Amino acid sequence: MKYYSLNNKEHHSNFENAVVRGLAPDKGLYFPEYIPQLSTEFISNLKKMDPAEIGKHVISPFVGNEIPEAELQKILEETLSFDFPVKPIEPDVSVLELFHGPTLAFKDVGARFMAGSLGYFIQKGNLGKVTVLVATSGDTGGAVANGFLGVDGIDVIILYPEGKVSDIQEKQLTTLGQNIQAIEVDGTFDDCQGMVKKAFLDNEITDRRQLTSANSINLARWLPQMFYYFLAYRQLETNNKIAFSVPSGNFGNICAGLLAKKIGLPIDTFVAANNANDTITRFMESQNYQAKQSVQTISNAMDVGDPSNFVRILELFGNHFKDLKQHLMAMSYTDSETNKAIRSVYEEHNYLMDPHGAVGYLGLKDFLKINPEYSGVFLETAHPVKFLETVEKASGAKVVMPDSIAGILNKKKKSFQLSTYAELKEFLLEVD
Ligand SMILES: N[C@@H](CCOP(=O)(O)O)C(=O)O
Repeated sequence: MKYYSLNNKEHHSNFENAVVRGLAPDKGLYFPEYIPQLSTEFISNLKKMDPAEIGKHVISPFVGNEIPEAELQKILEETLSFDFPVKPIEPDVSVLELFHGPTLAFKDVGARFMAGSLGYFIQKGNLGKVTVLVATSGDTGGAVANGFLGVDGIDVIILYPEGKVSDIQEKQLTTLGQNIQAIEVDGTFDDCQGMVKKAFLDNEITDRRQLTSANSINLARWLPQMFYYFLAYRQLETNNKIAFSVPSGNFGNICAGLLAKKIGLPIDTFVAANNANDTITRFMESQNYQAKQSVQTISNAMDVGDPSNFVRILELFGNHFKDLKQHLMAMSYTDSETNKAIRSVYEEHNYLMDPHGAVGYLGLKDFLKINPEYSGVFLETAHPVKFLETVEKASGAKVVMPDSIAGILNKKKKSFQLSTYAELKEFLLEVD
């Protein structure tokens, strides 16, 4: 498989180079040259296979022979070593829990897969030290910190918006030490993401450091997110058409779901469930893409005003809006609607959703109102404990603290603070 840059289709790369670089030299996102097709036999055998085996079938056409089979198997076993249960909530409404990994958020899958792949490429190619530069609005940071902790040859620098992530999210990305450094930016997630992308184009920095990204702009973070949909699909018992409602911020997860559909998974429709950061909801109504500065909400991991992966979604549909509209619906919800949903689902079904899952639930319910012939799954992308105060206040319930989190609560936060790109540049040039 080769990949091209979405800014210049003449620029091609193999998987390894795309993962090691993160972005194409022209700042474009990498996109596969063709969409592989899985056999119907594979789809009908999903129930019989273990997660790593499924992962191998799904990812192999994208990796080709660039990672040897035994190594890929090992990476996938480590990546998919926890559960991905689908639980019924109401008739035709189920939840896919993606928070059973080490940092209690769906990002663990991509972060672990990328850490394994990049670690392999560095070792094999004797590449020297690589700096992973990553922006987070909440969950990516913790997952990347955990996934890359202690990986040889890799330094990780995480930028996050000051005061705009939850306490537990902040602890997860600021307390590990070793090869992980956190930078608090006086700004929004979009500012952090903008700085990261700018650093990639800054020769003074790239002459000194070999940079890559661990956001879903990196293929090794984006592609493994397809696994969730295969692992969920095999648990569904329905003859109805299927819709997935995906809480969406940077649109990497839903883009991977749409790719899973394109390579052969029989899912009919996707709902992009957004909070007040409604750039894509507005686009789907007007066909006019107008990014706007993100606003702070209780579902902070989705506080993204200019979602990086949407260009990949457009490319998947050949930039044909009509076609895209048949498979993707977008909706936005306020914090007050989100809080109400947390409360009502808890009271009526004794199920505790986090604010992101609640936005996904709302999107699915609205979709089913106009499409009653479907069965739907919404993604619970993070454990409610990561938003302890919000969830307890909205639901009136007590959230049970998982042991894995209790351990980091008393650890001391360590971060650098900055507000401009010039300061980040100075940091990258000086700190080793
Ligand atoms: N929701 C994200 C924002 C970055 O998304 P990514 O998938 O591109 O890493 C977060 O939690 O940081």
